[in-house]
Amino acid sequence: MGYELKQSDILDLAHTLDGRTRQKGDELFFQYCPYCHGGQSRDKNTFSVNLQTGTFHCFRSSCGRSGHFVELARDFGYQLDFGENWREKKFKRLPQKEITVRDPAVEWLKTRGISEETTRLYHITTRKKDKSVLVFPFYNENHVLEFVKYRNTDPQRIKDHGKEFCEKDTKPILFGMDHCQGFERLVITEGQIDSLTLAECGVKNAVSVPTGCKGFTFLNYIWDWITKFSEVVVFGDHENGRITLLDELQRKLPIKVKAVREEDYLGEKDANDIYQKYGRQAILTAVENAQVVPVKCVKRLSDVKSVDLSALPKIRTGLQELDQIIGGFYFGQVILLTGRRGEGKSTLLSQLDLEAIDQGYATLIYSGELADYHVKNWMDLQAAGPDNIQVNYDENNQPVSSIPADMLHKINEWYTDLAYIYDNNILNDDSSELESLLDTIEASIQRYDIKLICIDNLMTAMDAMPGEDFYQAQSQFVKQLKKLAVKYDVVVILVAHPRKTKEAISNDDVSGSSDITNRVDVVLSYSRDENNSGWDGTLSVLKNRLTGKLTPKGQEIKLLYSGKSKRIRPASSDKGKVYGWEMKERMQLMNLDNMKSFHMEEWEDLTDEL
Ligand SMILES: Nc1ncnc2c1ncn2[C@@H]1O[C@H](COP(=O)(O)OP(=O)(O)OP(=O)(O)O)[C@@H](O)[C@H]1O
Repeated sequence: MGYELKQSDILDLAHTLDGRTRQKGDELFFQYCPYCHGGQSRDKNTFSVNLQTGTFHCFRSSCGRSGHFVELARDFGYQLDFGENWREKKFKRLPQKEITVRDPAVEWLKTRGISEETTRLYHITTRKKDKSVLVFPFYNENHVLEFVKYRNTDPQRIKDHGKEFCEKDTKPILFGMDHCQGFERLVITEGQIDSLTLAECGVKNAVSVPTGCKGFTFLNYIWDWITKFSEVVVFGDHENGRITLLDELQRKLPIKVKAVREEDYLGEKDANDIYQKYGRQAILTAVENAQVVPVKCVKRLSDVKSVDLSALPKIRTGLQELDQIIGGFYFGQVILLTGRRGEGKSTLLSQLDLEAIDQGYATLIYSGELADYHVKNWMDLQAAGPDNIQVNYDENNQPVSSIPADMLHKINEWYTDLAYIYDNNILNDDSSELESLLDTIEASIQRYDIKLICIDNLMTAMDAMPGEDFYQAQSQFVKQLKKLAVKYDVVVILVAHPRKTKEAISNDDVSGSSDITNRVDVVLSYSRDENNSGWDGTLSVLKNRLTGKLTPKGQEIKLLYSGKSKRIRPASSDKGKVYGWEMKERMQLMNLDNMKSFHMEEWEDLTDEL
């Protein structure tokens, strides 16, 4: 196994060598070239490593060293993981003697709100010969000094040499490990001042990463220790709307990772800023409020709004017995309507569409078989009802239903903004039409506020479609319909044929992919019943996802069919349906009558007075 380039290795090596780096795009510039050290004139920023490709180059013409990061690592004794055990890497052994805490360190940290007590507890000091350089010793859980980080406090030095650098060839671990007790919660910050701030505030087990927000090799060296914790709270820097360290730690650690909530940063960048501006309680609250970073697409069940299922909005079917069993068509549901050829599925579908219109819902019909004027004619007849239909006889002496023009006009006006039809009479055997059908449905939902989509009948059209993945296409189509239904809170009724032509139909008899009935919420089966004198057709509920109630065998819903109006109504009720357009007309007439009687009374009163 070869070496796989890791940005964290480049950053780690840079810190080990010198620590003063600058990043421009993907190029990481070292302050001095590790090969030529900037030559006699100490040229700066002539050496860079590309963080994406790993190539390095010194731009000083007299040096001009170039190559790959792997070579750089080899030349400077930085061990890379080539597949062999990384634990074999050799680090510098640091002197394990007591550290003298120097006053300038105490004083400087006080300016950041860190008390002398905390500074001494964590053995923060300055360099012996240069008091402007702070020294942060990193001890492991066994109190062994393994890593040292330096921080320039003099502004000029920061400008010339950068802010932080590390002791060469030391093992990167977390700062503050030696103060951790137990393995309940570990709070990780990006900088030592931040973890000291947390310690100052009394937050237990507060640590900081060794080489900034991009170096994660330290995890290799403390893996067994860190994975013992039950949870990690990431209190990184809040930069550009993100919390540093979070993504990487979340990806790498196999334990629960929480993050400080954005709002608990109170508009500040890091823990020390929060502490200096808002005090101890703000820090404690931030840590306590830390939340598990939500897994995409998963939410708490308790966050889901409780709904009264009986009060959920739905479209009533107009068939009372059916509504009693399935509750009506709930928004978000896909209803499959099956039945043998020519039994009356389209007729029933048209009426269900009309019922939705009557309840004020906009509907879209897709008919793959019937011409648009047929769909319209059937729906108009159903809307008009038997009492408003004239029957004439054609040349074969067959009855032909027709609606008087003024009534037709009223019906048209009534459903103008509520009834839409897909403008395609014959479905081509071209799969792109399926896509366009879905797109058209979606656009119609958005533009016309469609709440019911009736698809009649896709299966027949798809039967004719060539291609091996025919079943998969059907299944995918139904899946997409269900997605649309849920996304837009609409109802879809899909007509499908059964495989059987005789005997009773069950869910498994719906032709096409077996997935279809799995994907839908309700399966209805309609069949004519011509041999029976009491009714003309029956409707069975074969699947009902919401409540599970079905029509028991032999207790199917009995329906009457009128050839004159194409209406289908319950055999149990003799009331004829009056749709909105006619209701409106009746109301107007009633109002007119009321008005007339009012005028009469008023007239009589007036005559009395006169
Ligand atoms: N009992 C009945 N119920 C419903 N429609 C009936 C009944 N008896 C006769 N019809 C009439 O039968 C004809 C065929 O019905 P429809 O087209 O609705 O059936 P379908 O099941 O959709 O047919 P296909 O399987 O070909 O799509 C229509 O003119 C319809 O009005």
